[in-house]
Amino acid sequence: MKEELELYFIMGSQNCPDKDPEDILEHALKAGITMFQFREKGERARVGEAKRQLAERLQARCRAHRIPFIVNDDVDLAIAIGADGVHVGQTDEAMQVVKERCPEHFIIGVSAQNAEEAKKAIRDGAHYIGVGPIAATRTKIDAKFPIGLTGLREIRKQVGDFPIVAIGGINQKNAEAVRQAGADGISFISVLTKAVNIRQAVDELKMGMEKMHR
Ligand SMILES: Cc1ncc(COP(=O)(O)OP(=O)(O)O)c(N)n1
Ligand SMILES: Cc1nc(C(=O)O)sc1CCOP(=O)(O)O
Ligand SMILES: [Mg+2]
Repeated sequence: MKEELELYFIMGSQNCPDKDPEDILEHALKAGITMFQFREKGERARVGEAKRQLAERLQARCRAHRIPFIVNDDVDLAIAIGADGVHVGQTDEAMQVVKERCPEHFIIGVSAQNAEEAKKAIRDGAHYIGVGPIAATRTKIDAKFPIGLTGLREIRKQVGDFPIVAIGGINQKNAEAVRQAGADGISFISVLTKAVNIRQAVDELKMGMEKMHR
């Protein structure tokens, strides 16, 4: 699980209104992302059949590169298209229901902003926790106040060796510090959807992750 979390790219069409999401994902996959989350959500997001069709196109790209395809929030969609997993937050579908409904092999990710939420997610059977926001972000309008590296370190201390991916305001400048503070992986949206050169951006993020000697 930890290897898959290393470079975890998240995207929906609302994150790249002037670009083709399939094209961005293909570049990101070729550059070496290790996991992908389909997060089609917000004002300009696709819904219904258009959302499902986009999900299936992006899923096919991930399959071709043997990269896990995770669906954000929408457990029905994840099950319907045979995704590799789902990611749910504190106010999304309850973990007990998610566990009951999803196939055994599903990867289940849960968001946590503090050690209590993290420990509960682990007790409930999460496979990884998404910890954040680490820094300020403009990508998620309802993001909470950043927990910083201090918040991340505290959660790491409390959850032992459990897989953590950090999220929120992560970029080439802070990736190394985030890794040092205890994240097994980093997840990111705008650093790739807004990148002029996706390969270069992924290379730089990867370098930050590899510098680490914990
Ligand atoms: C890897 C990862 N971590 C956290 C989140 C945030 O989930 P949530 O709090 O449910 O917010 P939304 O993304 O649904 O707006 C995530 N998506 N992925
Ligand atoms: C989807 C999401 N979840 C967050 C959380 O804190 O739970 S922050 C966030 C947005 C991450 O986008 P960017 O990499 O552009 O900052
Ligand atoms: Mg959610």
